[in-house]
Amino acid sequence: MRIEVVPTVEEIRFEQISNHVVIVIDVLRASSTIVTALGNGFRSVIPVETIGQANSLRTSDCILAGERHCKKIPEFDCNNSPTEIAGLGKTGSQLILTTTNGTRAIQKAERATALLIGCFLNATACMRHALSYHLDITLYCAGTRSEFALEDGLAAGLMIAQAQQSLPSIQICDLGEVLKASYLYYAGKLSELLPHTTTGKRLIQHHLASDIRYCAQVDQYQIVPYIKEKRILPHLVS
Ligand SMILES: O=C(O)[C@H](CS(=O)(=O)O)OP(=O)(O)O
Repeated sequence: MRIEVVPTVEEIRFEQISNHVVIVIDVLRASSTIVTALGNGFRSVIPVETIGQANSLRTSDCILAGERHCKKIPEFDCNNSPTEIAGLGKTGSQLILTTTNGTRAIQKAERATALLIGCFLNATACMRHALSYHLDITLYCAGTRSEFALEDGLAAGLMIAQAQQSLPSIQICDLGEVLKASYLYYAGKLSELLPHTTTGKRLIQHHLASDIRYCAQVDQYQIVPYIKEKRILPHLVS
């Protein structure tokens, strides 16, 4: 078994999706929002690329969430904000979500054998579940606006460290080795580091520092979101 890391949304190749478990990592903030929604009672999340698609799916028991360049979409119920979603208390509802990078990565990887959603909040559960497929794993970092995002790379590094603990023989690509070393260097300092990343700085400009603090927490959830027929559903790892 082997783990490869894809650093941005554009760079994934077909052979990194086909017959692979793909974990989409978008720490700030799409992955963290999805994990939080499913961990707080939403029954599913539907990721869509456009605002029009989201509006066309609106029903009485759903919430529309999303952003463009960090800002809430005017007619939507809330931003792509895990802290806002956690506060809604919408048990049983469906979340329709469109974001700048994360939902695009999910669409691009939909042909994976298994497509999971990961971030710091569910890193251990996510890697444990990925390993259970006994397939090669692609850690697909969504990045930010076509660039690599450090927070996504560090979450990938954490997952690689955990995979090597469970399965020392697992092979890791060179980028993965660098990210694991970076994670081990920054472990315990994530909440200080994340506000200084490119996306972190942008979110602070939009007064969203509370989302950054929230997304820097490790292993708050045992939920692993997975895609089935274009919906994201929760798998609980025990
Ligand atoms: O608002 C977010 O969380 C980001 C915006 S940005 O384009 O990365 O600045 O979107 P996401 O799709 O969650 O990365």
